[in-house]
Amino acid sequence: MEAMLSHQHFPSSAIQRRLCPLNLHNRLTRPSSCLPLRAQKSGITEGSDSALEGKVSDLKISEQEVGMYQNEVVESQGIRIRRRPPTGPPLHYVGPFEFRLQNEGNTPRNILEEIVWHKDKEVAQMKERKPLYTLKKALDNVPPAKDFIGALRSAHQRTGLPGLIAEVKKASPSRGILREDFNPVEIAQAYEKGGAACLSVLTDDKYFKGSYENLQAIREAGVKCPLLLKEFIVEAWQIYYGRSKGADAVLLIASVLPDLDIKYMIKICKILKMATLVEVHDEREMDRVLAIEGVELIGINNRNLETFEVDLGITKKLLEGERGELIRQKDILVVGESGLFTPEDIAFVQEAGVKAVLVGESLIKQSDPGKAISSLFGRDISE
Ligand SMILES: O=P(O)(O)OC[C@@H](O)[C@@H](O)c1c[nH]c2ccccc12
Repeated sequence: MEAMLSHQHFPSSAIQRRLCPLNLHNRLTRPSSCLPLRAQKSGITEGSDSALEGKVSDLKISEQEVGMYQNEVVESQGIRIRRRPPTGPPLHYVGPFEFRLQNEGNTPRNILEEIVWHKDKEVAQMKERKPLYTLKKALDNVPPAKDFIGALRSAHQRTGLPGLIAEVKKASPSRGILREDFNPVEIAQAYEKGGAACLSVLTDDKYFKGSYENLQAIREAGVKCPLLLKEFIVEAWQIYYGRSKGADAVLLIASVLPDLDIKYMIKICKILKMATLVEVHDEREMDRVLAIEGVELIGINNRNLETFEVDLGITKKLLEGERGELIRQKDILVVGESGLFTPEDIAFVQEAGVKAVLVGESLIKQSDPGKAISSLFGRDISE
């Protein structure tokens, strides 16, 4: 065990909170404060201008309390990805003393956790430069969102094959640089010509070499396909920002976001007329997401974002039996994501029940990413 860095008398209110998390929960769920914590921290209250002006919650919950509460929620939902401790390593409570252990809890355990922790810091900085009320003004000048789900459904009806979301991605942590001569607008136009129903645009810079500028440039170049904001969403602010750059849909990752955040973000997207693609990777995440009202589009990621392992069998497994039945009853459109390279792969996930696919690597690596679509599907799907 590492050396104890500090020990001091433990404040009695903190003991109470520790022993009785419900007290904290009750405080957080009073009517005036029923928003998810991250929303409260960003000062957003639905439909209220004062909130959009970025007012800080009157609850005055300390960062540390927020961290404690979040981690309890996250644990109860089986979410393995922890959020970055706002004040360094988490405290450990032993008797009446407070212990701070070095090197425990303050380093990410896997790549997804690392990305999310970095994202937390990045968003905090971006938000300072562009507070929500300025984004709200920018939204007045953005053309309305395009119908992402409608485009996928009609492509599926037209071709009898899964509707294609083609991904504009320069690099990834698992594969490194995928394409050196990367011109996002040309790639997007080639995808559209090749028959893509929608496009997915990576905006993360550090790990995927993407940008919001790419998204905006594609939108402004006259591409008609609806655009997915492919980002690690940790706060509602990012959704508004993405919309201001022309995004029509956003990705919400169930292994990162607690249910309450997903629900709240879906509501925001509905207000902004955007679609949400809620991504899952295992049964538990699928069951959580199926219990959330208003989910219309679910992505099954065949790639484990913690280990990078890819297995198309994940899509099949998550669509079998009662889950598949419920998905049909609810008329949810399912997207098979990652690791699709051949017409056989497409047939495999279609057989499993998907009506759309999300493909990056196998298209972006080809010299003509538009023509690559015909090879992937085994025929021309452009008309
Ligand atoms: O390049 P691939 O294996 O075809 O995968 C595309 C897409 O599914 C993948 O980029 C992806 C799916 N979910 C994500 C979440 C974050 C970043 C990336 C992703």
